Amino acid sequence: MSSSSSRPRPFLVQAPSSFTDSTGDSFTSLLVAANERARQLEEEGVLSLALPLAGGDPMLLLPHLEPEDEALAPGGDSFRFLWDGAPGLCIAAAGRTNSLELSGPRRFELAQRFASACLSRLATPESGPPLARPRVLLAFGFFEAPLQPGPTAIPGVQAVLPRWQLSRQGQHCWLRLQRSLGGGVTPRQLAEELWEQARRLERLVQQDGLEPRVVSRIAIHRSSPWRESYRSAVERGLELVERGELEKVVLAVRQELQLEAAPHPLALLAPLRRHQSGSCRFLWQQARGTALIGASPERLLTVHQGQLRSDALAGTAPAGEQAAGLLHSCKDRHEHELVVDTITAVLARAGLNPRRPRHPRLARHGQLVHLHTPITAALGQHQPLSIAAALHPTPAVAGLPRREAMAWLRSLEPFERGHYAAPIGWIDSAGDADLRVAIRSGTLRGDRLELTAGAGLVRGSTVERELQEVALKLGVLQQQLSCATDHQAASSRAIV
Ligand SMILES: C=C(O[C@H]1C=CC=C(C(=O)O)[C@@H]1O)C(=O)O
Repeated sequence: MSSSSSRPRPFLVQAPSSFTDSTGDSFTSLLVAANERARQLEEEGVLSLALPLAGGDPMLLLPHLEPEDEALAPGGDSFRFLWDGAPGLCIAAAGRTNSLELSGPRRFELAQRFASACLSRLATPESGPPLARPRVLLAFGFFEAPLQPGPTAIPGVQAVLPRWQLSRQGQHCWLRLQRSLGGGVTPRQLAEELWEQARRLERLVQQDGLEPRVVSRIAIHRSSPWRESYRSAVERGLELVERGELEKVVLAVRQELQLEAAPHPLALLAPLRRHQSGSCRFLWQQARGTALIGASPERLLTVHQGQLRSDALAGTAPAGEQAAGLLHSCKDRHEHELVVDTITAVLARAGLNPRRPRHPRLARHGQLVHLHTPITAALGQHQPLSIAAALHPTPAVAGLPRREAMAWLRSLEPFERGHYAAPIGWIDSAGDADLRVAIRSGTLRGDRLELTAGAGLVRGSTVERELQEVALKLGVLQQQLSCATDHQAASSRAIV
């Protein structure tokens, strides 16, 4: 594609063949392309238009994609998504054009079908730069269905084709709008809406009117006790391991924090970009006031140009001198190898040819260090979500044998896992995908924050060490989310 200017051209599903850079001509081209594409669509199809933006940070622009007052208006949509892999890909999305929500054993297959159907009707995979491709956003539940139905129950899967998608990688930034045509919505309206939004966001960026959300320490008024109930669950889990009933089980704990005020979820996420730079930060918000947030160090799978990568991550130590000891700890190496072997076996059973380095490396994520082995394979003809279905949950978050371990989780953990340790991510129109494991995460419900963390038990684990590991993980989460107990908050204010 040749261009007289270094600014990327606006593109639709098929970019117009001639294009100049002046503002008027750009809009005209957008409109021509919108009309052309609309003619090819079925009557009530979804039109997907995209434009390059001069710049902008998706994390800062997310609240401006669909201003909150509009989201709350009748017919408004409060869906919000953030995927912050900076310095890699960042995506902000708002509103739903198509969505799917279901539970049951076929959830991965049906989510794949939904994504393929939505995306194939929008665009040919070759069109536009990869960064700008339309994506279906996905959040799974840990279990295929919640135990108790109810308004806060997390279904087996939620999949969303968003109305607005803003994506950025390096210096390149694209804004996409997708809406159903018909019912009075015309291609011209869409082109105008996208054009105006792009100019509005650019003005916001240029006027420097975007501030990172202020992150002052948020005091914790109360935190729920967890140690005693976790101790007895771990004792029970270790008995199962010692008896040989389970080879591994990853038991989690949930801590509920009552905060001094209801923070904005982005205010909690912003510091994680600094503290957890090697992770992928995420937000999944279905309704105002409730949001899943986290910084995942663990990739269930990434598919990029037909190459698949999955991360085995298990074995934990605090950053510092102890960390190197992980490589020599038989218990941690065993705990880790079970994950590597299982992922490798699952991929091989699916007919792939997985490769892995012989020895794990150390991966530092904030104050925690883990044993890490990347596993890669060519994806072949497989669909990303069929492989995800086979991989989830790995023994890094459930246990072995998988089915028995999962049954024990339901009886030993006195809470619903919901999104904790489940896949979250996206799939795009070319079949690239990224699904992270939603650990190092929490759910914000107004002024209550529920944190969940777990640790793997294998033969050789001790109750005290597992309690310490989980306390460390919870403490790091609190610290990174800028939460402090009243006592800590008072002293940090005094220092300021
Ligand atoms: C299940 C969690 O971590 C997993 C990932 C890395 C290390 C782990 C461990 O050492 O137990 C866990 O397998 C969690 O943090 O909630």
